[in-house]
Amino acid sequence: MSALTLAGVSGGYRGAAAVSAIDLTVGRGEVVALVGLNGTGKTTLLRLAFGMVRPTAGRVSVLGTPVAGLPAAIWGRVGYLVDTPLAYPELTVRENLRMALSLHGRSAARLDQCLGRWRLRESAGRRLRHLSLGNRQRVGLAAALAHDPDLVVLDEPGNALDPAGVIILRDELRRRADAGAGVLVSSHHLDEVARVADRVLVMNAGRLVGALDPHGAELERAFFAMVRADDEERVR
Ligand SMILES: Nc1ncnc2c1ncn2[C@@H]1O[C@H](COP(=O)(O)OP(=O)(O)OP(=O)(O)O)[C@@H](O)[C@H]1O
Repeated sequence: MSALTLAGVSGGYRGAAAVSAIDLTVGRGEVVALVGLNGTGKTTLLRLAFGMVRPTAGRVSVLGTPVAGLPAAIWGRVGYLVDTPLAYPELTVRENLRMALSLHGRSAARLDQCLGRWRLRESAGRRLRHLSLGNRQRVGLAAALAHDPDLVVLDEPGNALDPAGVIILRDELRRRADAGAGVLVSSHHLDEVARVADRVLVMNAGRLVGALDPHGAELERAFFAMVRADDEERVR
């Protein structure tokens, strides 16, 4: 059973399809990265996966169950950060993480472990709104992953993180995948995704146009060649 499957999914905004005919499977135990230029539809694809934008065509299943009417028990096995983080500015870091755990039916016993993993112990008592952007992003990611989800979907998770945060993120994604979760992340940073992804999918003009070998040489060159070839194909 896959962690996430999109079959023939299209959708967008105000009747215009921002994303078309997406076939995508994220297996258990793998990290899949979605890369593409600004405005190519990465965020929209992730929104479509969870019904935040309603698909005009196609089917989505999450952990083997159709996403429409997904039972709470399955939602509880999903961790995502797309658009707004599951975090409140007026609460402290500790309170935010305790709430994220409790919303997913987990005890606060792992709160300390979570603060430690994300190196947030020193800021545990501070209100979120007083933290730097990068530390707020750490809290958002920690909240999304605190309950050890079986499906992880993150939009540009490396945004605003410092190099230490990027390393923690990478380790946490790998840890989830090694524990059998499926992980889907969008990113602009090819070198960053190459370090963590098992597969790199390229998006252009609202469609998936190919895959890159994350361990291949000249990833950047291969990426631009793929995008250019697709652009040329489309104007023909
Ligand atoms: N809320 C919205 N309402 C209308 N159009 C939108 C909305 N969000 C995105 N779009 C449009 O949909 C298209 C795809 O945008 P999307 O944000 O999915 O791209 P992206 O690949 O995530 O871009 P970026 O890398 O810049 O974050 C763009 O043309 C964008 O202008």
